[in-house]
Amino acid sequence: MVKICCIGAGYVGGPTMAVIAVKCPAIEVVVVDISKPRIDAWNSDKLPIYEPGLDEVVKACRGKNLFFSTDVEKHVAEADIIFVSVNTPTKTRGLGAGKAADLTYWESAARMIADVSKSDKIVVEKSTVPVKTAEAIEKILTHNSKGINYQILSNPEFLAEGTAIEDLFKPDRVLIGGRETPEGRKAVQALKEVYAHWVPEENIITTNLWSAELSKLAANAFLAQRISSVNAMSALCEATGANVSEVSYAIGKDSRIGPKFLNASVGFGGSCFQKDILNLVYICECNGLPEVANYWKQVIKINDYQKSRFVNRVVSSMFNTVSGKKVAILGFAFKKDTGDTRETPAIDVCKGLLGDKAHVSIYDPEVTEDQIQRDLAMNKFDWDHPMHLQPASPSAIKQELDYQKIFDNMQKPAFIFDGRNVVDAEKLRGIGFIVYSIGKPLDAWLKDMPAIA
Ligand SMILES: NC(=O)c1ccc[n+]([C@@H]2O[C@H](COP(=O)([O-])OP(=O)(O)OC[C@H]3O[C@@H](n4cnc5c(N)ncnc54)[C@H](O)[C@@H]3O)[C@@H](O)[C@H]2O)c1
Ligand SMILES: O=c1ccn([C@@H]2O[C@H](COP(=O)(O)OP(=O)(O)O[C@H]3O[C@H](CO)[C@@H](O)[C@H](O)[C@H]3O)[C@@H](O)[C@H]2O)c(=O)[nH]1
Repeated sequence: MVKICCIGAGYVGGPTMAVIAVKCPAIEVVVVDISKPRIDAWNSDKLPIYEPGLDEVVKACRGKNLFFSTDVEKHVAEADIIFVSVNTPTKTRGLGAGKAADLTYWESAARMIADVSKSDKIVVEKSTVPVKTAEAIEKILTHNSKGINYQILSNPEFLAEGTAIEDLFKPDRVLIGGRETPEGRKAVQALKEVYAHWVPEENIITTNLWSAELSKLAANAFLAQRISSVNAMSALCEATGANVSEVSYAIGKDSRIGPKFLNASVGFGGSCFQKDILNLVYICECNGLPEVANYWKQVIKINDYQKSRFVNRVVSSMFNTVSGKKVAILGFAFKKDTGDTRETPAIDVCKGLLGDKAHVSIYDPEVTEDQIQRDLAMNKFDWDHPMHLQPASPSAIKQELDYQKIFDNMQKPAFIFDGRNVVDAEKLRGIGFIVYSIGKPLDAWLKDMPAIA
């Protein structure tokens, strides 16, 4: 029986391994983590993360061929294939602080593999890492190898949170990079066989190591760049009376552009886009490519601009001050169908409003109050280190909002600011609200307010 061990039981390690286990009953999969509360939660009825469909997949194979354990060394020693899916956050201090990926957790995992291994291993980079990381990992492993043969593969993960199970069941592609040697090709083939249990062969792409590592950063940079492009257009739409949804639809009909990832928003969030672009920028700078670095930096700049533009719009609409005003924030996670708050634009919006002394009440059915308090107290980039445990799986409370009742109870004029273009603006205007929708023609009230900073 092939044995797989995954180091890191997070948003990637947990769902990815659960899907491998459910699709490959003949493979034993053990997910290990240094965080005992996380492993306890994976072994309980209340999983540590919320993902539609995840409970069912875990229940179908946990205790059969899927296990969660804190006994990291034992399971690493026994495994044939080791996935490393630990955090690779942005460095908070030292060389490259605020940009470079912090490989502390990766390095300590690699050293531990070298310490405990007694048989040949395939080590798979599942975490998103800077291009050329495999070379560093190879050095750590081979310098401590005791005659053991290690093959390093890059197998970046492309799942999006909120649709992780769907994405894992039907990935657009699986990417495997390896050394172009006979041993390297054999290792690539072994991992390919795991995925071939459910992914059509033509969707499994194999490349050299560096192409695979770089493709992950490139994919996130391209996706985020689309959002920043449409968000930049949303500002121009508001200034001109164009409607960003109509513009997105019209340009997305061009098959060369395509319709996805063109929704204007208050800005992209999540643990990946900003971190990976900053990492890309740093790599470009280190390779003497300042023009390329500056090009990608702009994607983050527009995202920051969009978040502050939203806050400025709220404040300027309400007579240039929200001091003492009660503002309800509906939704705090970085997107729907997740409880993950890492880099959520809601943090910037709330901090912006709190900075102007607003009284902010925040509600998200998937996020605990405790988590929100911690997020608003935390420094930039501190959120993605293992000490910071993510919220427990929430009780999925569903609520229907009665906007008429809300309106009746509000001070007038009553405002709604929609950072996701999800409300029915016309209906709400019918009730009497002044509604701001990103990138849409402005209400007369908003037009008359001073230009946003
Ligand atoms: N979240 C996503 O949607 C997503 C998607 C694709 C790729 N990625 C990448 O995957 C990696 C993991 O992301 P995540 O969101 O799952 O992070 P996460 O914080 O949810 O999980 C990482 C886990 O690794 C554990 N860990 C850290 N060091 C360890 C060690 N030495 N030994 C054992 N366990 C250790 C932590 O305790 C934590 O539980 C990152 O590189 C990220 O960029 C994330
Ligand atoms: O048209 C869009 C699409 C997304 N977003 C926002 O962009 C952010 C990221 O969304 P999404 O990409 O769906 O979720 P992630 O879980 O961050 O997934 C991204 O990051 C992962 C981690 O690297 C990759 O694996 C995925 O392929 C990549 O989509 C969220 O705040 C969304 O609200 C928009 O504002 N407009």
